[in-house]
Amino acid sequence: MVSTDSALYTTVEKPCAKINRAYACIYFVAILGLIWYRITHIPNECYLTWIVVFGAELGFAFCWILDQAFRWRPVCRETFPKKLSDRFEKELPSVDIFICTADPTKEPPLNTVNTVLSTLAHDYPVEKLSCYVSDDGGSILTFYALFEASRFAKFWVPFCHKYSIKQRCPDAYFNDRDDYPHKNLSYAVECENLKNMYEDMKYSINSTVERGTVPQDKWKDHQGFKEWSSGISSRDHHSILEILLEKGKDSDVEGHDLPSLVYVAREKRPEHQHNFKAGALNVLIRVSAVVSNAPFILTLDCDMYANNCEALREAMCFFMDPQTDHQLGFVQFPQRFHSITKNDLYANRLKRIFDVQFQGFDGIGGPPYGGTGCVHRRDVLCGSEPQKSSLKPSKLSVNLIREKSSPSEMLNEARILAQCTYEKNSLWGKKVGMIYGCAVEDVLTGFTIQCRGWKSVYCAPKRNAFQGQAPVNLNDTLIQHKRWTAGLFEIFVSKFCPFVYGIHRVSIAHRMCYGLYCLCAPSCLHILCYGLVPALCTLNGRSLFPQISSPWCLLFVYLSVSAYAHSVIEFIGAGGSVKSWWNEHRMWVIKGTSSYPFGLIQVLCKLMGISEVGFEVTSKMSDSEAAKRYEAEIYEFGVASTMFIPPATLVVINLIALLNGIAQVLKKGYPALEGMFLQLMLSGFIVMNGYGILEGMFLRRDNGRMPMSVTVSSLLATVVMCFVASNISLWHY
Ligand SMILES: O=c1ccn([C@@H]2O[C@H](COP(=O)(O)OP(=O)(O)O[C@H]3O[C@H](CO)[C@@H](O)[C@H](O)[C@H]3O)[C@@H](O)[C@H]2O)c(=O)[nH]1
Ligand SMILES: [Mn+2]
Repeated sequence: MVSTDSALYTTVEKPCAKINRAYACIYFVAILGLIWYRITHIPNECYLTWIVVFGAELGFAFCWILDQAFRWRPVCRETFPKKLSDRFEKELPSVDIFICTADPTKEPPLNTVNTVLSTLAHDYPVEKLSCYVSDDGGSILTFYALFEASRFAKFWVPFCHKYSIKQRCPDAYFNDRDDYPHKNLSYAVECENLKNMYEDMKYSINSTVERGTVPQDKWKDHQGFKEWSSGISSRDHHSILEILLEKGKDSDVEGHDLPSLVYVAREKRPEHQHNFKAGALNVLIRVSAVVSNAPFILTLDCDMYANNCEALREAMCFFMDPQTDHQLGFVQFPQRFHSITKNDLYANRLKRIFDVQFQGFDGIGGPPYGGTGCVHRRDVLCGSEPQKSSLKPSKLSVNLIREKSSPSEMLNEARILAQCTYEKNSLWGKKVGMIYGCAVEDVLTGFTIQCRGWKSVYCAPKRNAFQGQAPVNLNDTLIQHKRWTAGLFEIFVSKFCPFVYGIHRVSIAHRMCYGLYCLCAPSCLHILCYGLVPALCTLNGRSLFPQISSPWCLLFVYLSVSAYAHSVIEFIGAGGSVKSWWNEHRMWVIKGTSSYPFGLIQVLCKLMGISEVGFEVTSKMSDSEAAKRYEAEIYEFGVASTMFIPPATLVVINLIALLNGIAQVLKKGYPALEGMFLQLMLSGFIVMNGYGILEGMFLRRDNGRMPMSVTVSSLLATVVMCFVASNISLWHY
C-alpha cells in the first residue's frame, strides 16, 4: 500500500486474496484427484462417453486454473478529488469526449442527447472540454436532436454549475426526486422552468423521431440540415461535420463559455469496410486532433450518461498523481446500468466482471478497455509507447495538426479525415487507433496497448461514474453475449492471442485473465458435453460417475459443492444477493449453451471464409407489456430465435432423464440409485436452472412465452438425440 499526504489515490490489496490462494491450493489437489480417478477408472466399453466426459472435466479444470489469476491479487483504489482541485485546479488537462451512436431506431436520439448534456455539464473547467458525437447512422434525426440539445445546453450547463447539481443528466435529474434539493426560491423557479424546457425538447425530439423527418421550417435554424437535402442513406453518404457549439463563440445564457459540441457522420460507401465502432472512433481521434487535440480522451456509448459529475476528476487523480509512473495509459470505470431488475434477471449487471474480475485485473497489470467509460491518453490511442508520452497534446503519429488554420479550413481538413479512403495503406486499425477485425474492438485495443508496455487502472467511485442501459430481454442479451464471445474468440485465433502475444510486456497472470475471457466461446463444448452426455447415459442405463458407496463419490460432491459455495460467497462479498447469484448461474447455463456455441460457430465460419462476424447493435427500446414482465422478473422469449433452441433442448432432455431415473428408482429401489445418483443430481440441477425455460415452453400463455416454433424444434431435437443415443452402436466404442 502506497499512501502519503500528497497522494491523490491509494491502492489496497483486498484481504480475500490470501484466503483465495489457500483455497485454490486445496481445490487444485481435488482436481488432481479427479484426474487420477478418471485415469484409473477407464471402462471396458463406452470409451467414447468416457473420453467426452473426461475431456469436458479437463476443460472445466483448465478454465478454473485461468480463473485463479483473477483471484490472485485483487485490489481496491480510493481517490481524493479534493486534493486534486486544491493542488492542480489550474493545471487540469483538456479532455475530448467521444460519444458513439449508430442507429436512431435502436438507440433513441433522446438518450444520446442526455448523454451529451451530462458531459457538457460535467464538473470540469468548460474551456477544457470538447464533445464529439459520431453518428454511424448518418441520421438527420440524430443531428436534429443534438441541435436541440445544443440550445438546451445553454440553460442546463450554467444551472448545474450554479447550484452544484450532482446528477447532470437531465432525464435522470428530473426523474429522481431524491436529488431535488429544496434550495432557495430562485432555484425553485429556475428548476421548474428548466423542467418545462426539457419536456418541450423531449417532445420535439421524440415526435420528430416518430415522424421520421425534420420539418422544413426547422432547417433554417442551422445550416447543417442542408447536408441531408440530397436524401442520403445511412450506408452511403459523404462525410458530415457540423459544429453545434463552438468554444469561444457560443456562450450560455449567463455569458460563460460552453464546451464545444461537434457532430460527425463519417463518410460511408457500400464498397468500403467501415469497421463498425472501431472505425467510428478512429475518425473521431483524427477529427478531434485538428479541432481541439486534447491530451486525454473519454470514450462513451450513446446510452452511457455521466452519473457522477466528478468522474473526469476521479480519472485525473491517477494521471496527475506525482507518484504515478508514466506508464499509465488509461483509466477504466465500471459499466453500471440503470435498467436492471431487483434480482438482475438476465445477469446484465455484469457484477462478477465489474466487482470481482476487474479488481483482479487491476492488481496484476490493469483492467481491459471496456469500450465505454474509459479515459485514455491520446498518445496511447495513437500507437505510442510509454516513454515518449507527456501531459502535453500530441503531435505524434497522427501528423495532422496544422497550427492556426481558420475554422473553415479546419473543418474542411477534418472532413477529409472522415473520408473512407483516408485510412487506405495506413497503420490505422492495425497499429494506430482502435484495432480492426474484431467484434470487441475495445478489449483487443486495450490488450495491444498493454502489450506496448502501458498500464491501466480500474476506478470504481462510490457514486457510479457512468450509467448505461443493459438489454432488457433474453434475446437481446443472448445476441450481445454472442457478439462478445465471438469477438473475444476472434482475438484468441488471431495473432493477438493472449497466450502468445505480448509475452515480454504482460505478466503470465494477466494473460491468463485475458485467456479466460477469450475462451468463453469454446467453453461451450464442455458445458454442452456435461449437460447432455450424462443425461443421455441415464436414459440408456449407463453410469459415468462413481457409485454412492464409493469414496470417490465424495470427491465429486466436494468439487461441485465447494466451487459453488466459493462462488456464492464471492458474489455476496461483492455486494450481490443469493437470488441474483442464482439468476447469474441460470444465465450462465443459457448463455453457455446458446450465445457461446453460436459465437463459436460464427468465428469458425469466419476462419473458413464463409462469413464475417458483424456488430449487431443492441436495442435500447422495449414495449410496455414486456416491460411489466421484465419488472416481474419473468423471462421474455417472445421472438422465435434459434438461439433458444439449444438451451431448451438441453433442459427437456435432462427433464426426461430425471423422470426416467426417478421411475427406475421407484421400480427397482436402491440398486438403481447406487450408480445413477450423481447423474440424477446433475440432471435435477440442470432442470432447476432451466425451470424458467420449461415454464415458457409449456406453462405460460402470455406474449412473452416461448414461440411454438421454437418449442417444436427443441422437442424434435430432443427426440432425434435420444433416438440416436439409444440406437447407434455408440456404447460399444
Ligand atoms: O457500427 C457501429 C456499431 C456500434 N456503434 C456504437 O457502439 C456502441 C456499443 O454498441 P451496443 O450495441 O450498445 O453494444 P454493447 O454490447 O452494449 O457494447 C459493449 O460492447 C462493445 C463491444 O462489443 C463495446 O464497444 C461497448 O463499449 C460496450 O459497451 C454504441 O454506442 C453504438 O452506437 C457504432 O458506433 N458503430
Ligand atoms: Mn450498449
